[in-house]
Amino acid sequence: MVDNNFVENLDLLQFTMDIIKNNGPIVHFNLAGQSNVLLNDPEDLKILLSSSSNINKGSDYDTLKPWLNEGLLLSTGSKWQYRRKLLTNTFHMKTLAMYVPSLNRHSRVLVDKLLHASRNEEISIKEYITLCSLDMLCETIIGTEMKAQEGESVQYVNSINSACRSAVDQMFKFWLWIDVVFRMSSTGRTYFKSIKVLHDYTARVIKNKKTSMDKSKSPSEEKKHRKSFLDLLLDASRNETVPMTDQDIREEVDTFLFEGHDTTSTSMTITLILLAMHRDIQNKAREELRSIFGDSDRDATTEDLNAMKYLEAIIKESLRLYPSVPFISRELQTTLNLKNYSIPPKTTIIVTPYVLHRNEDIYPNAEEFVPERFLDMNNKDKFLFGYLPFSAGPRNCIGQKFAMYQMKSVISTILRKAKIETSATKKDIKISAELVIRLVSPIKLKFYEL
Ligand code: HEM
Repeated sequence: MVDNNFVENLDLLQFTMDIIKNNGPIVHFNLAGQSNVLLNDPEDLKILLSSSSNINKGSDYDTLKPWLNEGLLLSTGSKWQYRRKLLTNTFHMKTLAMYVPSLNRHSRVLVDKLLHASRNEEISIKEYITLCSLDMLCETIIGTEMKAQEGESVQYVNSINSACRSAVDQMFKFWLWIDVVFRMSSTGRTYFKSIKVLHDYTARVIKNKKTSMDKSKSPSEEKKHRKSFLDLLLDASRNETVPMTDQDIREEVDTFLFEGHDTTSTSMTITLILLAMHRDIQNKAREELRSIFGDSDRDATTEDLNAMKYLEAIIKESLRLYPSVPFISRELQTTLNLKNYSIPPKTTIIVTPYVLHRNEDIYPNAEEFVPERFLDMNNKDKFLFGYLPFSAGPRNCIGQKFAMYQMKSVISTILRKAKIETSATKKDIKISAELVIRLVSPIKLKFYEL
């Protein structure tokens, strides 16, 4: 009999790591009548993730369906293919460059908040970073000033937090897997109440956007404002033979806001913690920034962000040790022929980047924080399917370039203005697996103005 405490206290990442260590890189197990395979071999992962026929997500994602409906993360088949193409065209490099000034502005607000809050004591930074990330996303994705860092939009922020908590409850408490039980539970009721707030908000923004687009049709007027992802999506949809409905657009916007905010803020939080613990690496990153900006306080341009190679290596190494997305899964539609095994349809394949990224054959001294490994070009091929923070293949993360700009903007702005310290050490970093990974207990940092 599995009891509540066992489930709540189970360290899923360590548990998975131990199973793979003791049984090898392919492990089969049955759970609740479902056949599952843990896969941890880079060559086999290449076969799985490059497949264009096995792109369906596992049933663990079902929890998110009432919230994200059939947005890009959860859709499949021809719907996913069509949307992926449309959204890739909408979210390309030229668009991203347009967003840099807004990233700079929100990063500056964040540094001031961190310096102010940590004047007299070490502080936990996750909430500050999350609010900054939400402000950045809302402005760039939906073209709306959320002002979460200024204490506004409280209802939206609270709803996103409680929807995530309830989704995690359903995912990890097997008695809530029965839909009717979940719907009647208090966590289930909170979930549906929260996603109604989130849906109403997005629907309102889309309606207002459409009305203002209809009013200002002249190109000169359209050019005057910087276009958000939503503006571009509405433009693209108008040119399609069958334009997207408001519901279609809403599910994509909800998906981008959900996928974009917590993944990036978790990664930025952990990277800043690692930098506080490794002062030599922090100083080296600051030297790189000095070589780009000199003593100037000017904003970063897209070219500056592209030039931050050492900072990029730091972020990649932080995502190696602590990949924001703990599990990636696929439910097979066709037989998967791996190097030594054939896996039948209907099996769920589970990939754990956290475990894969600790393979000593690929990453010598895997537990150590060594950004330099990402500067060594000899490692490039080795890392391909052995490095999956953004997954890989046709269903990889569509937002990874945007995420990298966002993270570079925030971290470089902080490093240019402040020195970061902490009394915590590596052993204090304890992670649990939820929708994204979580620090089991917060790690406190202090920021000193330079
Ligand atoms: C550090 C930041 C991020 C990490 C680590 C990350 C990671 C991932 C991973 C692992 C997947 C694949 C999930 C799966 O197959 O189950 C994914 C998919 C996705 N991500 Fe990200 N992500 C990040 C930031 C973002 C941002 C900023 C956005 C958008 C603004 C975004 C939008 C998406 C979308 C829409 C998908 C679904 C793609 C598809 O199925 O075609 N992500 N992400």
